[in-house]
Amino acid sequence: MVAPPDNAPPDNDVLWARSVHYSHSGSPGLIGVSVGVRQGEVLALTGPRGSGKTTLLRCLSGHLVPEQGEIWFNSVPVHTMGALARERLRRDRFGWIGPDPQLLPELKVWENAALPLLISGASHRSAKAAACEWLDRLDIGAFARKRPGALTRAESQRVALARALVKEPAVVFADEPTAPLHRAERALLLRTLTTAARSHGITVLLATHEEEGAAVADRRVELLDGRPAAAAVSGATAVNGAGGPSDETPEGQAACSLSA
Ligand SMILES: Nc1ncnc2c1ncn2[C@@H]1O[C@H](COP(=O)(O)OP(=O)(O)OP(=O)(O)O)[C@@H](O)[C@H]1O
Repeated sequence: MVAPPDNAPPDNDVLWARSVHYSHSGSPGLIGVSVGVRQGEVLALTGPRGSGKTTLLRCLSGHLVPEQGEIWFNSVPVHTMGALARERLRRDRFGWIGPDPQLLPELKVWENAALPLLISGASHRSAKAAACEWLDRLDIGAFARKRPGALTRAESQRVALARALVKEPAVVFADEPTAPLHRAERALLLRTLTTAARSHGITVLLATHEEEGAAVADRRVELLDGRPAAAAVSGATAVNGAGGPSDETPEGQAACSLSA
């Protein structure tokens, strides 16, 4: 049997990044960040505003190409992919929800939720069925035929969540999805997101600067000024056994750690 190369990512990390550097027009956004995420894990990326959470999500999801470092998805290198291949990867395997629902006002709620399927060429009937199923699961099925203008902010954000989940992606990237919501709504959206993801084996990367966001995660990693601040396993909620995700990378680092 041929041994894997020393620099190969661990088999059981759905996403794996090593020594990622990214700068925005010369000002550093990420400075040598490494992270591994297990399949089905809910990982919170925490840190104050401007610490690099969004930049890391955008690198991991293939929106941005790191200037240095590696990004792997299911053992496939993302950092060497061309723009079209990254776009296809995002469309086919990833979902995204940000702080703003960004619903199209002229479409009905179910059409907004079904958009990723419709764009991928799914039939109208199957896209509608899948979208309505997700809207029902997220307790907003009653709004399916309404326009986004008739919805509250919290309801709109649930539609955005349905849109992120409708293709049952491998990974959902959630960038401060509760930012526009009140406290009770925030807790509900986070619970909805994590319950839906766990029941479908979907990995979630949740960028948040709120403690309640980090509390629903299996594990959190913290950024500060674009660098890793700390890594922590949150209590007893680790999904992959008592110690949580803990495989060793070839360098002997814990695969779940965030390190420079
Ligand atoms: N498009 C951009 N152009 C220039 N600088 C940027 C850009 N996007 C982010 N930055 C800078 O990069 C750093 C990291 O920003 P990033 O948005 O990734 O942090 P964040 O932790 O997600 O913050 P927030 O919680 O405010 O979204 C910050 O200093 C920010 O000002």
